[in-house]
Amino acid sequence: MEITKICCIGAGYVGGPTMAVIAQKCPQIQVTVVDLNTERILAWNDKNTENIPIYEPGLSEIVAEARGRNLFFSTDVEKAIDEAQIIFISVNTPTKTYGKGKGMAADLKYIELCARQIAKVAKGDKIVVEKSTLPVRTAEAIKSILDSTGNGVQFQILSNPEFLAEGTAVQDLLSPDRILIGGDYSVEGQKAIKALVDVYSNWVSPEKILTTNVWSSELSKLTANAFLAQRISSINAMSELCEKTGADVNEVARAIGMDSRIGSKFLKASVGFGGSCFQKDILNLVYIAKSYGLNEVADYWEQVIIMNDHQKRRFSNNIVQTLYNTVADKKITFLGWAFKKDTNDTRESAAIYVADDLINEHAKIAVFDPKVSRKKILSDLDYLETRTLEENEKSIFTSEDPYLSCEKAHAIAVLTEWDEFVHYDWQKIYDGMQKPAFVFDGRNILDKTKLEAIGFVYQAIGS
Ligand SMILES: NC(=O)C1=CN([C@@H]2O[C@H](COP(=O)(O)OP(=O)(O)OC[C@H]3O[C@@H](n4cnc5c(N)ncnc54)[C@H](O)[C@@H]3O)[C@@H](O)[C@H]2O)C=CC1
Ligand SMILES: O=C(O)[C@H]1O[C@H](OP(=O)(O)OP(=O)(O)OC[C@H]2O[C@@H](n3ccc(=O)[nH]c3=O)[C@H](O)[C@@H]2O)[C@H](O)[C@@H](O)[C@@H]1O
Repeated sequence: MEITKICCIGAGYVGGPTMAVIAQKCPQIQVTVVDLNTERILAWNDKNTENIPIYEPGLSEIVAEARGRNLFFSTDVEKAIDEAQIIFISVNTPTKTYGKGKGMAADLKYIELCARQIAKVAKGDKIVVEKSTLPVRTAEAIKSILDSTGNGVQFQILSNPEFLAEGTAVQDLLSPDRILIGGDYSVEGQKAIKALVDVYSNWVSPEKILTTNVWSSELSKLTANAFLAQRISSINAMSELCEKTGADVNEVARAIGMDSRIGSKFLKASVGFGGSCFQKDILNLVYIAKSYGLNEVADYWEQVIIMNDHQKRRFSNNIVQTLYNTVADKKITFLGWAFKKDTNDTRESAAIYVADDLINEHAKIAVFDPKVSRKKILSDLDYLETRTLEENEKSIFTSEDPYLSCEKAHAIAVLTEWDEFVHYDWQKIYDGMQKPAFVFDGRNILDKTKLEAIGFVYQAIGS
């Protein structure tokens, strides 16, 4: 089957970049990305591609090249579904905030809505691709909804999870470690798998395209995120032990990372992992394990989250303790609010939780992040519902100028590893601060020797 039209439901951090790269690499395919969020679609269509709603290095150039040629952003969901041969579902699958499985299970209401809309609109056979991260066996539910239309349309459901990381999304999409496609073993299923393999083959080499059954594919995505997050919690657990024993976690990470069986990536101790997915996907895994009565499996993975929460809290407690057990009315400057560098995404960022703890202690928080707005910072804090928006507004100060943000601060806390922080004029920052001037480096990016020579009291994670 020759694919000429693709549609993607959900123009978010995954749908937008993924489809932009498919459109760039497959000029013969028309790619339409649709979303209910009019504001988001307007931003994707902004004349100036620097204003697209998602900041990712290299993305605006790709959008500039393909948009209007074979890449389109629209709110007309039905038309796009009707025309497409392949429909990617790339909507959000957050943790449930109500009812059964509250705080653990994935909320599949957006997925179900998509399935129902496809069922309603489709007049011809379609391949429906799960791009969102989903609990194992969700494809079964989607298939059941689609097959109940009774209008004779044939649907094939594929699982094609996305492994891109934010901040490196374009690079990850252009040269992925692997593309995973799960499908049915039937003849029709195999045909559908081949159609999707052919799309990726436009730029990904065949040995990197892995095909499996649907359930393996769905579960592999949750497993990959669980393993990655588990490495961070493991090294963070060691960071606390390092602080007590005089060992240095960076040295320990280097030493173990040189063992080729362990590998050196994802061993960077930090204030704790954030991002929209690690916590949500592990909670989902824990919920699935519990629902099968596998309590030891559930407890094992839950510990990754418990350790991460501990690491965030430990960081804020340490700031309070070091500042003579009180931060009331003290100015603490946060360098960074995003959950990692090179993204404007702040979902589940450690900064939110550390700020919340410190505001509880009546601290005044000045935040500088090169890509995050005051509005976003306040809405992140507001989401926690710890206090009113007005109270948060009185505790959060923002400025476009990092030096101004640091002026008269009692302490600086590095929450995101933006490269520019390393290159600041730290002497100038020191001169403008209250003394003693403290730096709490939650990302271990600054030069301890240099900062101590200037006069800072410098504390890193795990040393
Ligand atoms: N953010 C990331 O780096 C990664 C995310 N994922 C997974 O991809 C999925 C999407 O994540 P993000 O792109 O980050 O979410 P997002 O929240 O940025 O985007 C989802 C979009 O879907 C839209 N939407 C929801 N229901 C809709 C409907 N019925 N019709 C049309 N549009 C609808 C929303 O308005 C939103 O713009 C999630 O399952 C996530 O776990 C997977 C890999 C990486
Ligand atoms: O499913 C998803 O959403 C994605 O989740 C992660 O990607 P992402 O969350 O964008 O970013 P990561 O680079 O994994 O970082 C996650 C968090 O862990 C932290 N981290 C990462 C690595 C490390 O060594 N130490 C550490 O503290 C980061 O600062 C960040 O807060 C995975 O890396 C992707 O493969 C996956 O597709």
